[in-house]
Amino acid sequence: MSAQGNAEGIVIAIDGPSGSGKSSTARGVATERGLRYLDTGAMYRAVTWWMLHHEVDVDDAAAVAAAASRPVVTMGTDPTAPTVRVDGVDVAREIRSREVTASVSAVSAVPRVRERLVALQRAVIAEARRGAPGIVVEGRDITTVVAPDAPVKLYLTASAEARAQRRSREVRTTDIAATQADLARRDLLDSSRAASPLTRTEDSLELETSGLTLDEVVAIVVKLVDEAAAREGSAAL
Ligand SMILES: Nc1ncnc2c1ncn2[C@@H]1O[C@H](COP(=O)(O)OP(=O)(O)OP(=O)(O)O)[C@@H](O)[C@H]1O
Ligand SMILES: Nc1ccn([C@H]2C[C@H](O)[C@@H](COP(=O)(O)O)O2)c(=O)n1
Repeated sequence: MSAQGNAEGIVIAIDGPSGSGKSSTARGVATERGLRYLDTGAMYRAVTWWMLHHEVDVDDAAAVAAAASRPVVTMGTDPTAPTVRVDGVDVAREIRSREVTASVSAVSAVPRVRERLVALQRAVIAEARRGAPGIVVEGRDITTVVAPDAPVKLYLTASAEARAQRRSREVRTTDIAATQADLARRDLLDSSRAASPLTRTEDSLELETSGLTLDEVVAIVVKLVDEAAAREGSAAL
């Protein structure tokens, strides 16, 4: 129980383009402040993996919609060891494959998929707010659709070059141009789709991180979280 009695946990909503640092920042902040962590991109990847695994044509929106209620996605929200399971199978590694990455934008553009996952994300958030000081949630529609009333709403960005450099380092490729092209392709699809496109709301704080280290970004966000928690009377951090 917090010093504020029955106060609910805080929600920190983070959106931004691919490779802007959402996952690393969200995990770092959640770890520092004892919050839960939810990677919603991993959920769309998990459903995409399931569709591919069950030979659903991911370019056929009607076929994806018809199968959308079948995969059972379960997320573990410990920021030091997050997990993602589909139908009880740990797919943490599989969802990062080239094949899943190439198809995830098509699957996540299907409204039926989004309805299901947004409902699940809200349930995870509600649970975290009851049982913990709160949760950091990151994705593409967290500030706009999933948790528009969150007291901390951030839009993380970095230049296309910085994002490509970072992602190339992560996946150990020297073909930075190809990485940049892949990020640009996904950003275009994710921000131009009809259903919940990636957009920055007016009340989100934009944090341009190209010239900042990850530790510096985490420190900035932790400060914002502490200020919001004090303002909101949220459960003690
Ligand atoms: N401020 C930073 N400075 C340097 N590297 C960073 C910074 N933030 C993140 N990174 C690195 O950039 C890479 C991409 O970061 P991350 O996966 O967190 O981005 P993301 O926005 O969640 O990407 P995606 O949307 O594709 O999942 C990782 O290797 C991460 O360690
Ligand atoms: N809230 C979300 C989160 C993710 N997506 C889609 C769009 C992304 O290209 C894909 C994978 O996300 P990533 O692992 O790169 O963060 O999932 C979405 O539509 N909404």
